[in-house]
Formats: sequence, structure tokens, C-alpha cells
Amino acid sequence: MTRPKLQVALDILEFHRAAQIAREAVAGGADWIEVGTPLIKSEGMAAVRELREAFPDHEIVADMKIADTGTVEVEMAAKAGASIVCVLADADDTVIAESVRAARLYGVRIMADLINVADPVRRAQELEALGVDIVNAHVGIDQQMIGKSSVDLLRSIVGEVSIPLAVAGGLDASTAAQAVAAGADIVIVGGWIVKARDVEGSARTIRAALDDPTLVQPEKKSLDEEIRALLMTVSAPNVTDAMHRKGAMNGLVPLTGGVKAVGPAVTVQTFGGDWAKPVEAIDLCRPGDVLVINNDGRTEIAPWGELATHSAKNQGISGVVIDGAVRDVDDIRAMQYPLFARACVPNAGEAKGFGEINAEIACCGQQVRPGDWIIADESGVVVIPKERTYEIARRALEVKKMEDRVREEIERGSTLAQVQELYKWEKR
Ligand SMILES: O=C([C@H](O)CO)[C@H](O)[C@H](O)COP(=O)(O)O
Repeated sequence: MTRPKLQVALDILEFHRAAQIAREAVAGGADWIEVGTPLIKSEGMAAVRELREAFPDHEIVADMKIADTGTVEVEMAAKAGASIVCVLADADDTVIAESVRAARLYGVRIMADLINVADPVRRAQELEALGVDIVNAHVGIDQQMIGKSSVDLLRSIVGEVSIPLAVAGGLDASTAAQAVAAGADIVIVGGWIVKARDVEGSARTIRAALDDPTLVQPEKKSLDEEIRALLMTVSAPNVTDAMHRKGAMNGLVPLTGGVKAVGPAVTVQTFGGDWAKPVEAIDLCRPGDVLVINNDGRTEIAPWGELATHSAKNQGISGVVIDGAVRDVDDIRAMQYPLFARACVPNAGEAKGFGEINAEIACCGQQVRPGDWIIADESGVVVIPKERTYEIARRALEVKKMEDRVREEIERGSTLAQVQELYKWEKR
């Protein structure tokens, strides 16, 4: 078996960053350099030209995702210095055939991207018959966020064609190893290398996984465990960024510094300091839940205090969020328990039993349903709709990774405005 190729996908907008990241990825063991679609859209063929000049001996892959006018697009990428040009597998046969003819004329190869193809096996066979050189089992970034797996797609086409197989879509060291074990000839990695703080180290880790896939053991987690692990890795600001600046509660303050709560919501609607339902709800929570309480907007009377916090902590409840007031804050602080409220007040109400547990409530400007996920840290509290929690958690991780890399570049001496080319990207 020949050594699988590692293709680094430069899916970033700024050429000056792409070139540096490519250098670091190559130092870590990347064989092929992909000028990613976002980079091509941002910088055009200049990016292909410059990368060809910087890496005269490497394969340069232009991820054009060609959907029409195959000849024109293959010609421009080839003349700019690409040695492999990507077409959309779903493009009409006429486009594929024209792309292949142009590729032969200019001495480059065609890689067809199976993103969103309805019948990948049949299409891969048709592409081979049309003269395509490489088929790419690709699950796009938006599709990855809802849990689609590029390794599953690859497995479905292994053995069905005899041309080389590439695989792309959210691969890390573990899934890259699985891809090689499944039969991938080319492993394409974008985010896990280009957004890493240590690009060279990440490329090296993935290179090692490709060279010996048995080194990496996949972790088995339930969906909830995976969501929790993702949300524990990211911050509440990462999550609102992933939600297009939505989901944040207004007016809450963390009353205990340095602690974080993550988990599905158990909701409580109570009335003016009536602490019966909030306290009864503790017994209904599972470990890891977050209790979210609406105290009818009242901040002069507290439905929650230190004894309730003790009980919640014993039950393994991840944290408590109150649209209202709490008391005994000094004791709760000493417990280092994640508690978020709008105010502190010494007086408690009565345990009368008015209210409801696990109904939809409003909390500090957000609707919260039982089972919606909460992430709460020192920046504040965000509610994530339960139907989209996995997707949002995955997107938040992408936000965090991107920030990690930007931070690294600032530490190396750049400024935030320079890294992000702010002037260029101001809205016109
Ligand atoms: O082709 C890609 C995507 O459609 C954006 O243009 C990526 O290069 C490909 O998915 C690999 O990147 P990751 O999924 O981040 O590994």
C-alpha cells in the first residue's frame, strides 16, 4: 500500500495567513496544499499563483467546486499553477467531460467532490467512466455540524471504483486514521490543522495517524456526552457567535466566579419568592441538569438560598439560573457553585406551592423549554434550542478553534485588525 497523502485545505480568507499556515502544515508533514474554496473566493487565482510560487514541488489543489463552464475554470486554475482541480460531482456530465478534456490539455488532474450527491456509488462509477482522476468522499462543513460522517461516505464507495479515493470533512487524527483503515488514498484536513494554535504539531499528529492508524483508538460517547464535552470546551461567547449572536440572557450576573454550568434545562415558573417549586424541582433533576427559574420578575424577594444550593449540589445539578433574586450569596460563593441571578436580597418568600415545573418559561429575555441546553460562564448565560444543540456545539468549537489561531498570530506580533484584515472586510 502506498503512503496516504495528507492534503491540507487552506479554508481561510486572508492570503498572507494562508501562506504561513501552509508552511507550518508542510513542516508537519502535509504533502498536498489545497487552495480552499473560501480562499479562492476571497483572493481569486492570485492565491493559486502565489502558493505555486512558494511551493514549486508540491501538488497544489484548487478547490474550485466547478459547477459550470468546466473548460474556463480548469484552464484558469491550471494556468495559475494548480496541478489538481476540483469539480462538483453533482455537476452535469457535460461539465465533467469538459473539465476532463481541459485537464488533459493543460496536464492537470481532476478531483470530483461528492458533496451532497444522492447516490454516491453510482455517481463515483459514472465519474470514473467520464475520466475523473480522483473521487473525494466529502461531507461539507455545514453537513458535519449535524453529524454527517465523511468516513461513512468513504466506506460506501470503497471497492466500487478503481481510481484513487480522497476523503474530506471534519477529519481529526482519530477519524483520519479510520479513513485510512477504510481505504483512503488522500486524506484532506482543513479545520483541525488550519485553525490549530500549533499548525505544525496538528499536521504532525495527523500525519502519524495516517502512517499508523492503529495508534488512534476512537472514543465511544453517547450524543449527550458528546454535547457536554463540546460545550465544556467552548465558552458562552463562542456559543452566541455560533448562533449568529442569539440566545444570550440579559441582566444576569454570575454570583460565583470561575465556575461554569452546562446541561439540559429543568424549568421552574414560580411566583414572587415562593420557593416550594424551585426546591421540589431539585429532586426531579438528573445529575448534569441546569435548573432555570423564573421568579415572576421579582428581585425584592428570593426563592433560592444556601440550603437549596446545598441540595442542588448534592444532586449533581450543574448550575442554577434565576430570573430574580437569591440570598446567602456569601455561603454560596464559598461553595464555588455556579449560580446566576439578577439580584441579591436577604429576605426569602414562603413555600406556598404556586407555580409549575417543566413548563416553557421566559428567563431574562429568552424562552426556555425543558431539555433546551444551557451554557453559563462568567460572560453570562446562553440557551440553545434542544433540536440544534449538537450542531451549535460543533459550530461553537469551530469558533473557538478559529479564535485560538487568531490569538496565536496576535502573540506572534500581529494585531487583531491585521489578522482579520478588518478594513478590507468592512461592509460597503
Ligand atoms: O471543501 C471544504 C469545504 O467545503 C469548505 O470549502 C473543506 O476544505 C473540507 O471540508 C475540509 O475541511 P474540514 O472539513 O474543515 O476538515
